[in-house]
Amino acid sequence: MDYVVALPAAGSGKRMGAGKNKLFLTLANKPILIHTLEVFERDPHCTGIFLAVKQEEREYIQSLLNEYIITKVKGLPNGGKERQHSVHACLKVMEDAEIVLVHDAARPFITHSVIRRLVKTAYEKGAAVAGVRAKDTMKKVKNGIIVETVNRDDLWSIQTPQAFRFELLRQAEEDAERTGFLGTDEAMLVERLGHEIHIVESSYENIKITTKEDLIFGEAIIKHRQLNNESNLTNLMDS
Ligand SMILES: Nc1ccn([C@@H]2O[C@H](COP(=O)(O)OP(=O)(O)OP(=O)(O)O)[C@@H](O)[C@H]2O)c(=O)n1
Ligand SMILES: C[C@](O)(CO)[C@H](O)COP(=O)(O)O
Repeated sequence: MDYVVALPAAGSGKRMGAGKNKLFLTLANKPILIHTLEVFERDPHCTGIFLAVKQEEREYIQSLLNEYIITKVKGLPNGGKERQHSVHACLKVMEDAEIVLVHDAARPFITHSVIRRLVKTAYEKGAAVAGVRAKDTMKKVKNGIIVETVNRDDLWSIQTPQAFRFELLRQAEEDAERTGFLGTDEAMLVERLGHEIHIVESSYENIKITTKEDLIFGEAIIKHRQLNNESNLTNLMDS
């Protein structure tokens, strides 16, 4: 099942404090942005990538796309002040597609298997988001005092990708823009329309690179995956 993807990449990485867009930092000697782009470049079901960028970073990003031979980028619109505006900019330049995925460029460890399940669910039900079950004990706190322990069984940490029928997301985005509503993910915009959104269980490895420690986790995930690949190859050769 085919899809197009909107990748917001126009953030400033304030919490990373690197003094530049965190997506240009490297993991295993490759820019984070390229790790993410390669997932979609290598997925035969992805028919187009729409990347929201900062005007002043466009030239550098274009040079990275050439260097790493990323061929599926069909639009490089200017991003906006907030993440939601950057996603909206992608939708505006997007060709009609049945299914659109929105994915943070800052989540380089997403897998084809999770993408596949999201796209299938969005085809069948209209809207699906990646998430993982909350692992910690969750409490509601006001003014530094615990007011309630929340039942963890009902709580999920929501990630991207988030997959939608194109028309549904466009309607939700337009409604949010018209009313000045700002959400931290696309699901919030679709929830406002009263549409059901399905959860696809993802992986704890699908982290968003946000603060400095995430670079350590990121390097560890890459090493772990490399070791796994090597042992899978050894198993294949042994069998
Ligand atoms: N105006 C914005 C803000 C964010 N993003 C993108 O949205 C994703 C998730 O945002 P976040 O992790 O918050 O990135 P930053 O905004 O860069 O980080 P910070 O909030 O720490 O400044 C990132 O891929 C980021 O580049 C964007 O395209 N446009
Ligand atoms: C969309 C998102 O990745 C879901 O977890 C997240 O809300 C975006 O994070 P931000 O830091 O609020 O931009």
